[in-house]
Amino acid sequence: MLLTGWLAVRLLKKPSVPAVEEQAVEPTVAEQEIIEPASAEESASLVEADDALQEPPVEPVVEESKDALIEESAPEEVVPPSEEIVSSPETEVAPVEEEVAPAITEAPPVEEVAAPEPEVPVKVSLFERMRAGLAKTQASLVGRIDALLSSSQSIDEDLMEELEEVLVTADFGMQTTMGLMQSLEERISAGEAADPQALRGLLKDEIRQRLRLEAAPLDLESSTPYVIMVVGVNGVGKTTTIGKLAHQFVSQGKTVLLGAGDTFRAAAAEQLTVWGERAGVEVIRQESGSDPAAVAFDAAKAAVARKADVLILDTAGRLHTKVNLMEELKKIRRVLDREIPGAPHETLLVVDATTGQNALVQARLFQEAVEVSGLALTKLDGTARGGMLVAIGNELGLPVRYVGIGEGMEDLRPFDPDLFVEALFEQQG
Ligand SMILES: Nc1nc2c(ncn2[C@@H]2O[C@H](COP(=O)(O)OP(=O)(O)OP(=O)(O)O)[C@@H](O)[C@H]2O)c(=O)[nH]1
Repeated sequence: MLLTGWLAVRLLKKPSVPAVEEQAVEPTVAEQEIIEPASAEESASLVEADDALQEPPVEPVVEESKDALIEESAPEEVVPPSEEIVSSPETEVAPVEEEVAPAITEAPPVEEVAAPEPEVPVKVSLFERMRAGLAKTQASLVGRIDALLSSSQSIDEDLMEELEEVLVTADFGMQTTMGLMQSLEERISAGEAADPQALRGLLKDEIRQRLRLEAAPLDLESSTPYVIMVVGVNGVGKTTTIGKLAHQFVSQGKTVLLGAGDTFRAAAAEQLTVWGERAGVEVIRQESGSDPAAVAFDAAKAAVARKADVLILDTAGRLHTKVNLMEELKKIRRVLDREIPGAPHETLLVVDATTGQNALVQARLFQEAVEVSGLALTKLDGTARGGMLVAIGNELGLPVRYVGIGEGMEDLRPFDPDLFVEALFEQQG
């Protein structure tokens, strides 16, 4: 048995992710005020009618344990300190204030709107684009694997342990690494790898197989309008992803509408509008602070009236820290479903690949709060830990719909496992 002590020790040391407790929340006065007429009377009254259907309220709880969990694993990028950090003594002694105060783990809101850089159209093949986006992961993962295999004389315990370590440090995660190692061992035992070099092909094949299970493109034709609700923590690239998606769908000849459902942060709707203009699509928005469910209602009505093919709805990004905002998201879903039966057809969770395993933790929390149906993994170009792409879909059982490999309009790609693996394992010339 090649999978030995090292892995067993790593497994024992693996930090457990606390289960998220089922918690409900009593709508605060502030929340109820937000729900009141936002702009159009019709939308507000219909949205209010929805509130009446909600379950009886119970005590609100701020989920500090989750926040602590999220903060434990810091992203590679340095986030400036926020004045709204949960550990501030004021926050702890004044939970009521905290209820209406914004958020906890994100960087301070940036009010000025950074207009996207105009993109110089350069014809680059998909493969080249993907390869460039994966350069860091390739160097750290495949570069190390190649060095390891070429310096090994035979397939032995040491080699397998080192291989395992490379996978873990590239953020494949313990569960996925263990699965990969087990499959490799079975194939070695079956005589499929005579020497260390042959392991490269086997590993590539195993990764590809796992990624194929995770790939499932959106079926936009399954409904008109097809509604995509986009969720995720602030700063992960939600707005950028929505802009890129809009651009992509428009270039496929689709009519697209955007809904500015992040009414919490003043600049969010502005930022979305900039992307909307850039992609040439209309943005449905209301004033800052209005009820996001009312925006969802307006956007759904507009999408039906304009016979749009796709409606993409942005949402606020603090859902993992605030139970009331999770409730808000559920309410948006109900409103969408009432206006367009079956909507949202996709609840797309955007996660930032540079946050490594923290992205996995975030995804689990969102998954427990709302019915996430797919993932968009951004900033793969900014990390050497691209193995988490394999881990996240594998461990969550969620399909990876899109990968972000840069800041340009074209740098969000529908996830193609074959292209991904080929680009990753491309031999350096
Ligand atoms: N390198 C790289 N940067 C990206 C990618 N996707 C998004 N970004 C950048 O990430 C930053 C944050 O993106 P936003 O779209 O503003 O993030 P958000 O989640 O909408 O954040 P809020 O607007 O604060 O809610 C921006 O500077 C984007 O250009 C990607 O795939 N690669």
